[in-house]
Amino acid sequence: MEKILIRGGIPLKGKVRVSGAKNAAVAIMPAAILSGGVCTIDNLPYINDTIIIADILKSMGADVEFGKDGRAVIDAAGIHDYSPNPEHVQKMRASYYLLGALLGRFGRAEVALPGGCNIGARPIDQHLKGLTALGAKIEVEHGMLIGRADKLVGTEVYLDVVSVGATINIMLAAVYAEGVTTIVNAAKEPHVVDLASFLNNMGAKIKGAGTDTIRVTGVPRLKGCSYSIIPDQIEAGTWMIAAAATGGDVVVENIIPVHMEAVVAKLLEMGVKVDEGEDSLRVYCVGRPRAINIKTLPYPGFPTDLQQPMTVLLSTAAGVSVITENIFESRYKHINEIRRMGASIKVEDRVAIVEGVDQLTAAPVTATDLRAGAALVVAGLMAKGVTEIGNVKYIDRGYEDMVGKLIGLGADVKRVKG
Ligand SMILES: CC(=O)N[C@H]1[C@@H](OP(=O)(O)OP(=O)(O)OC[C@H]2O[C@@H](n3ccc(=O)[nH]c3=O)[C@H](O)[C@@H]2O)O[C@H](CO)[C@@H](O)[C@@H]1O
Ligand SMILES: C=C(OP(=O)(O)O)C(=O)O
Repeated sequence: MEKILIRGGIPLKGKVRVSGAKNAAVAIMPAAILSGGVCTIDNLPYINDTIIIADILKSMGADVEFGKDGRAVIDAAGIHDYSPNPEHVQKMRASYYLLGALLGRFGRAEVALPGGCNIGARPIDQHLKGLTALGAKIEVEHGMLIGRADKLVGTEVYLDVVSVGATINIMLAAVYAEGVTTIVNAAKEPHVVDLASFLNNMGAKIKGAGTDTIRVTGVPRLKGCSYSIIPDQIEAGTWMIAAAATGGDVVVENIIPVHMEAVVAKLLEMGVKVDEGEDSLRVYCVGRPRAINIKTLPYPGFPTDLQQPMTVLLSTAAGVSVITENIFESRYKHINEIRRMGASIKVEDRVAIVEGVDQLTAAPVTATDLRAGAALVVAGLMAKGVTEIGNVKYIDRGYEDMVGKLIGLGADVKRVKG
């Protein structure tokens, strides 16, 4: 098992290019199953989650070329297997999109219940409610979701909770359903919009993505297309937070500034400076950031995926910050680790009260999930001494070349065999 070693205390300086969005990529790659032609997808991050999806699609009979250049060419014509290997499927959350896509195209799917970050119970009742409303029958047997649909017919689906995954899964199944599917109380995240754009490029008729009501009018077939996915809002936010946390000066390139509004607003509130370019943001810091309060919310609110690195930044801000994690009930596992580095944080249920200390000090710590891993990298960059981060497999799930990009910004960091 590899580890990341970081000697902290060096302000990050320079430019960093953000990769394509993981959470768009992991929806768009399975969506290619719905196409009758060849899909060429660019700006894909070459990370463990996308590599696993490419392998799953191949094992089901698709022809897939995917490499470090960020391009995948997917021809799903040859898919003959509706039952992807459970071992692969359980390695990630987004494998549940195979259910919607396979039901949409073939009316059959046998997909293991998903894995993904252990940050709460993460039920999938809203996915099942939506797919069932469209006409699918789904049973859970021995840890597998067994789905059948003789015919899918559009209907209105009201989501009881705003769910990215359920919104995407219902869209995937609805593109071939007869008539109109309306998703009410839909998620508005940039990756939901990106998936809708990809499907529309293939000939789907989806309106309203990015609002809370999405309408999908079923079509008889989808063609192949060429598509470039959006930059990763969460990776961008991680670099912005790391720049502020180290008192650095970083230009974060290849971003869509409107996706970053919540993060920019909170950094400005802390006294961090942010200059906006056309597709970049410069983040720099003069003096110690001030404590602030954060509440995570569905987009356009502050993203839960950045709560963990933001907690680390606030651990040395001047004053007391209050963080409320509204999306996932167990997304504070990183706090035990940063307490080992001297952070002073009390957690009561979904609220973390962070009393800013002068400085973190290095310690051996372990990533418990993907964004906990990113948070510990930020902590290591801030801390006095050499921080050793274990379980880097979580970071590899979602960040492309994290260590290379850090070195490019002047950090003293390396990966070593554990
Ligand atoms: C692969 C991917 O895109 N992952 C993202 C996706 O996860 P994911 O799609 O799992 O998150 P959801 O938006 O579905 O979850 C939001 C909330 O709804 C609850 N819920 C969800 C579905 C359901 O059927 N029933 C239910 O109760 C969840 O437990 C959670 O409390 O959105 C999250 C919220 O922005 C992000 O943190 C994850 O990075
Ligand atoms: C929670 C995340 O991933 P997943 O939903 O794939 O577990 C994440 O990207 O922060």
